[in-house]
Amino acid sequence: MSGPRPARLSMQQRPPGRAVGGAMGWGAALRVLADMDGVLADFEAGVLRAFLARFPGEPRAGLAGRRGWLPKEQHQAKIPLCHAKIVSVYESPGFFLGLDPIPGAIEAMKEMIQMKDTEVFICTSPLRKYEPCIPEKYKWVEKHLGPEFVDRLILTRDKTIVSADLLFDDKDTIQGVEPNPSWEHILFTCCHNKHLELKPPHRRLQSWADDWRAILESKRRK
Ligand SMILES: Cc1cn([C@H]2C[C@H](OP(=O)(O)O)[C@@H](CO)O2)c(=O)[nH]c1=O
Ligand SMILES: [Mg+2]
Repeated sequence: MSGPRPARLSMQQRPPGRAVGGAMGWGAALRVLADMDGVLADFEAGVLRAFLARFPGEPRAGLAGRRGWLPKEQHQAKIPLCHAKIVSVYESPGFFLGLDPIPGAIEAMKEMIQMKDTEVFICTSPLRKYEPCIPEKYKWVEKHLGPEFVDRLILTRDKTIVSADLLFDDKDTIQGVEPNPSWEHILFTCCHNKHLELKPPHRRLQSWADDWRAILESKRRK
């Protein structure tokens, strides 16, 4: 995140029906965005698994050796002809729906949505080739998290225009039309970003076993 965080709407400015009171008084609820691929759904393991099943014996970069967000770039750097095959894997029907949940993600989301004065949304970018990606993302959320979260699914190619306090996302650089997004980006550790050294004040969540609750609390105090 660069620059100061713009103020969110005060309770008085908010439309009726969004009021939160209770222990926090008439402050705004904490709004949390959780990215989907790499945070809730295991995209990287899914790519590798489907690639091996479809192209057995084909050379590829294993998860331990991954660097950089785009698997197609990494694998392509090693094996020039790999690119189209990787893309064909994640554009295939069933790929997004078949992804395994990241360990602890479902439990964390179900706990978070029950937290007092907390609004939780899933914020995910669809592929440019949006079918079957988009319907499968909805189905994945319904299957693993239930209908309550289907109502909380935001699909956008530009996450910078979504207003929130926190965004847990595995992509190291999130850019869009808004130069100063309202959220603090918490980098969710994934095989492709684990080697990056974050400079303060940038923060990481190592996994869902890490202290995500403390990160939420740290924002409430601000
Ligand atoms: C192409 C590609 C997509 N994705 C994910 C990110 C987006 O979902 P999300 O915003 O939920 O992380 C989605 C569309 O690009 O697929 C990767 O994680 N790695 C990739 O290399
Ligand atoms: Mg992601």
